[in-house]
Amino acid sequence: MAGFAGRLARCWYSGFLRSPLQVPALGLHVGGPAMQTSQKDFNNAVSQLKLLKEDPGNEVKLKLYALYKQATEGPCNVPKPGMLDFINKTKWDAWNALGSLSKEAARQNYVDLVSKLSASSESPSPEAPAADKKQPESDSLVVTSGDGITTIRLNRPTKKNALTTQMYHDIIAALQAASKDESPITVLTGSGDYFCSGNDLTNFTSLPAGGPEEMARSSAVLLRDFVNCFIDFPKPLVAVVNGPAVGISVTILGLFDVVYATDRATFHTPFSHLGQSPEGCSSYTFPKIMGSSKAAEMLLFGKKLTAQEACAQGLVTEVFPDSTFQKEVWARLKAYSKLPPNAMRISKQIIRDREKEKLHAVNAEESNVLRERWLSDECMNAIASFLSRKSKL
Ligand SMILES: CCCCC/C=C/C(=O)SCCNC(=O)CCNC(=O)[C@H](O)C(C)(C)COP(=O)(O)OP(=O)(O)OC[C@H]1O[C@@H](n2cnc3c(N)ncnc32)[C@H](O)[C@@H]1OP(=O)(O)O
Repeated sequence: MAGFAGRLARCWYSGFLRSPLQVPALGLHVGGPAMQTSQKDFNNAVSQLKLLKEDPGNEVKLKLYALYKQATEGPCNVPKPGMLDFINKTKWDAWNALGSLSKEAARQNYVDLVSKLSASSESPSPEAPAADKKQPESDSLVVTSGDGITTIRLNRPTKKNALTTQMYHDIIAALQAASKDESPITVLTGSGDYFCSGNDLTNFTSLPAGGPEEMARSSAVLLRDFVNCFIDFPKPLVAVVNGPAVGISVTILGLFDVVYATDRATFHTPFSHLGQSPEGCSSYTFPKIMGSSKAAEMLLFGKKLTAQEACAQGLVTEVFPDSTFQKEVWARLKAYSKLPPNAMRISKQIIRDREKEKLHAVNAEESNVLRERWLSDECMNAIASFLSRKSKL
């Protein structure tokens, strides 16, 4: 795993797994023979955890961390980390939530959990779709070309195609390449049941050396560069919305030429819930597309639209039944890709050029406002809450 995604994974692993795996289980007060057995089981479980074939996910790792601390040190006895220290605060919350659970009970729970994980990693669930298992996390973006269409596919189905920092960079590179390639049409779509769940909220957990301010500054630059690519994209750009869309994956739709959606799709911009503010030029495009009060209901109050509602309000071009979505949409796009490419480009240019300057100004302003928002208590609390699994949209 490379780049930011790699750093992030290391950050979570070092946060949640280093203690249970690498710190020797010292300091346990071993009493009678029954407790010695428990101590031995616990040590075995600590070793067994290293052999797991699959990452158990952050929620489980957090549980393991808390139980390990409780089993080895007893009830949480360290000061609560500051609000900006997301990872340590989340870990502290998990440990503290165990209250006065005895060390023995914590050891037992830890052993039970590891043994459950070991059993399930040996016999994979027969219901799990084979395709999910084949998809390595590092292939988070897949770009293919054929039949006159370049397709940029978000490919993190297990995370609902949430956008990592690396993916923003990869999408920018893919759009730049697609703007110069042979295909007359470019498509953005997703793998699995979601189109995209928006910004990966764990992007905010790996603080750079410059602290939260540097994190906010660099994220604002990345956001501006990312959205600029959609503003400037010179060819027909089509979104094939294969499922629910959240956050930035909804706002950028206002910059696409055509948006096709399955009837399973929903469109959700929960910026206020997250202590954030609109991006992707949506503060300008949404009121223009759907009128100011419908836009306000989405952007201020986070109203989630069905595909039909989004179509009625002009954000979506056409909705298809999920059962025939892929077949109908790709057949139509293949036919469109045979139209004269220069005529399509020039028509797009006439439409877009009138707006370009305005869109760039809006993008710059939205990115600056978000830079401030990301440092606000409202935003920090919302992200910490999602990361500690206290809230979901
Ligand atoms: C630098 C540019 C910044 C641009 C600014 C952009 C802003 C935005 O995009 S704001 C929107 C941010 N997105 C969210 O707040 C969505 C958060 N996710 C959810 O609320 C839910 O996951 C869901 C409603 C999208 C799906 O719920 P459900 O069907 O119950 O599935 P799970 O929650 O179990 O999700 C499976 C798996 O995926 C992880 N995940 C999903 N979305 C995100 C995300 N946005 N960020 C990080 N991780 C996400 C989720 O945590 C689960 O992971 P595991 O627990 O490890 O299995």
